[in-house]
Amino acid sequence: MSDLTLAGVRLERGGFTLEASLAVAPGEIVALVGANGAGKTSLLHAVAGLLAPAAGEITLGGMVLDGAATRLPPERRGVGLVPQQHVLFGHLSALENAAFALRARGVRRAQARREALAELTRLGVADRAGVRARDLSGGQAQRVALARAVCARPRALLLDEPFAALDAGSRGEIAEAVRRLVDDLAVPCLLVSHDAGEVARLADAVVPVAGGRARR
Ligand SMILES: Nc1ncnc2c1ncn2[C@@H]1O[C@H](COP(=O)(O)OP(=O)(O)OP(=O)(O)O)[C@@H](O)[C@H]1O
Repeated sequence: MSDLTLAGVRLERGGFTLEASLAVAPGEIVALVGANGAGKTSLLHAVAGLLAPAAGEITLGGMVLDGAATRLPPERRGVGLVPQQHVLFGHLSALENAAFALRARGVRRAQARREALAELTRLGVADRAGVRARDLSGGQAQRVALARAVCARPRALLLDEPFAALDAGSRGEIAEAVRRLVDDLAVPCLLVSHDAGEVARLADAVVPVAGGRARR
C-alpha cells in the first residue's frame, strides 16, 4: 500500500511553525484548508522535498522521504507537485511541456512525446498538443500541468490551488479530471484549495490547517 504519512512533522520558517500528522491512502483526496499564511503550501513543499522538516517523518509507501537519518531530494521522492502558478513554459507547446519531466529524466524524444501525448489524451487536451502554453486557456493549462506531473509516474500527487483563476465551469471540469486521475493512478492526493464548493464535492476528507497544526 502506498500511503502517504506525516508523523510529528515540524516545519519552521522564520517565526512560523507548523506541526503536521496525517495519512492519505491510495486513491484518496485529502484537502488542506485554512487561512492565508496558515502553512498549507509549506506542507506540500515539505512532502515534495522543497522544504526540510525540523523534526518528524514523512513516508510514502513505507519508504522514508524525510526522517532522522534521511532526506531524499525532490527528484527521488516519486512525488508529483503541481504548484500554484506559472508552472508551464509559455514558449513551449503543450506536448513539449508535458514531455519535459520525461526528457529531464533522460527518456528519448520520441518515447517522451508518445507518453506525453497519452497523458494529454487522458486529460482531454490532446487536441491542444501543438499549441504554445501561453495561448492555452486557464483550464487547458491546468490540464497540461496535471499531465506533466503525471508523466513522471508519481506515487503521490500534490495539487496547490488547482481551481484558482478558473471560471466556475472550468473548476468543475478540472475537479472531475482530478478525481478520475487519482482513481486511475490509485495514488494518495493532497490538495490545497480555498474553493469550499469544489472541496466539498471532490475531497474524501478535509484537514484544517490552523493554529500551527494540521492533524488527521
Ligand atoms: N520563504 C519564506 N521564508 C520565510 N517565511 C515564509 C516563506 N514562505 C512562507 N513563509 C511564511 O510561512 C507561513 C506559511 O506560508 P504558506 O505559504 O505555507 O501558507 P499558505 O497557507 O499556503 O498561505 P496561502 O493560502 O496564502 O497560499 C506564512 O506565515 C509565511 O509568512
